[in-house]
Amino acid sequence: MTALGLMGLGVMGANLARNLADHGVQLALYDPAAGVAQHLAQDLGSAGTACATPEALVAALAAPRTIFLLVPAGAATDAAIESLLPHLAAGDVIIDGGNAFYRDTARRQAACGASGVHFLGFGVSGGAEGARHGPAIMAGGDRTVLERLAPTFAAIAAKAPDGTPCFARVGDGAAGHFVKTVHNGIEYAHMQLIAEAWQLLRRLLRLPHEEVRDLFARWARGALSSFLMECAVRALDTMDKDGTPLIEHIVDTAEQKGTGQWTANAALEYGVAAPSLAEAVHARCLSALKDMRLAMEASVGAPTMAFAGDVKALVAALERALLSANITVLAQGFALIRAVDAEHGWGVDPATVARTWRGGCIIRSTLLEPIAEAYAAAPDLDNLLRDRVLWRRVTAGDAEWRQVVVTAVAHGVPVPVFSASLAYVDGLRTGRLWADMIAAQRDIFGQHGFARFGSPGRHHADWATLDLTSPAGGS
Ligand SMILES: NC(=O)C1=CN([C@@H]2O[C@H](COP(=O)(O)OP(=O)(O)OC[C@H]3O[C@@H](n4cnc5c(N)ncnc54)[C@H](OP(=O)(O)O)[C@@H]3O)[C@@H](O)[C@H]2O)C=CC1
Ligand SMILES: O=C(CO)[C@H](O)[C@H](O)COP(=O)(O)O
Repeated sequence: MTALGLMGLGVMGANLARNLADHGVQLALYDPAAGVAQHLAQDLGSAGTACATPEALVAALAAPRTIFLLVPAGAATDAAIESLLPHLAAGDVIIDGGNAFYRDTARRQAACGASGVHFLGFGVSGGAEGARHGPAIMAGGDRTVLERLAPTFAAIAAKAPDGTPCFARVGDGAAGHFVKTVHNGIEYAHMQLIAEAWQLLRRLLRLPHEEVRDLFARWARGALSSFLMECAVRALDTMDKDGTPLIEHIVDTAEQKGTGQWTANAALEYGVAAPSLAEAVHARCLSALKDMRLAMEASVGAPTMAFAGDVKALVAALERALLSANITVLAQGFALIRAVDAEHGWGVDPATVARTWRGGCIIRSTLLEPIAEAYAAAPDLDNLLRDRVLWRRVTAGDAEWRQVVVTAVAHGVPVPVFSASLAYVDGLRTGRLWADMIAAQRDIFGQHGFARFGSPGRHHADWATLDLTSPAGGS
């Protein structure tokens, strides 16, 4: 196996180092914090060598060198690259394993390329546990370089249920980091759906904690089986020191580091409808307004939340609705990947992405297998909801999904991702939407023109005038 330099030995770097060492990779280690590299090297025994400076890290490796960065995205990544570049030679490789913004990756590829240094962007998912025992890795960049490195990374990656490593070159250029960004956008929406279900079960239906815990555990073993569902069960299983559920002590504000927002920004920039992914970001922003929410509730009151309907029926509906909404979120994520890939020409194969997400990553679930099959059978599929198998699974819970959204809205419980996802599906399956009225208004106030059935080209109308001061309010 190739010897590797690891730079940035925090949560991800240290755990990946242990994983790599387990697979026989000799490591040179560097971290700016005093003692961190030495401490880890001691733990790794003969597999790790601590280096005091970036220059020493480079010197510890044989050419062509490969250095894997696990540092915070943004300025820290630029600083790490700048500290390495003067010591590297043509043919060396820098891999950025952080959650980088894909345009930064493209810029860094160009800058490193000027010195003949290859720069690869790896989307790494799985958190601390994944890094230690098997992450999913979405690699982007030069095919030849990646072919050389693939055995090492395939060895440390998670294995899908069929034993395939969850490591793949997903495309050229910045494809790896873009695919990871969308992975995180999907992660936000799937997490939000679970949180909305939790809110309905616990705070609308007022089910006891243990009952919700058992329900989530049952869901986690069935069609909703996913890593995030398992996380939710773990969250409900954990008690505080006083024996009460820890979740009841956690402040209801969700932080975010930016990848969800990048996903929503990309959807807006490229004109891709991804309302569930955007709403999940908005939901976190709204959650952060804790003081304002408390003040508003104190002054105007929270919506009434008493539920007098059939609890059992709503619980069953929620399970079906979660499955339908989860698939819809994935459909939006894949549509976004396809659209942005088409612009950049990275050559992303959606089936490969789906296969890579089957294990190790945060959004791994049993849904990825049928998605991979759908794209393998029809690589040009323009939307996953057009696959018959997936469409049947989405619409099997159609009535239940509506019941969940209607009930939530009627009781004043916000379910932004359940409702945005349903509106997306309803919009997609409606041949004639409301946009005729938008087109008319645009032409009236801005002479922007409109398309007309049966008559090609742009049209303008001699719109009616209006006198709202007249009793009839007409023209
Ligand atoms: N944590 C997670 O679950 C996941 C994180 N990621 C991504 O992986 C990357 C690393 O994350 P994580 O391990 O959690 O972050 P941590 O903050 O735990 O670790 C980052 C490490 O990088 C070091 N560092 C900072 N600047 C430099 C530099 N110029 N040169 C070398 N090392 C430097 C830091 O040192 P110091 O503390 O002294 O500044 C720190 O030890 C991030 O981009 C993150 O978004 C991806 C998937 C999952
Ligand atoms: O990349 C990840 C998982 O895939 C990281 O855990 C990331 O930090 C999650 O995003 P955020 O902090 O914004 O919730």
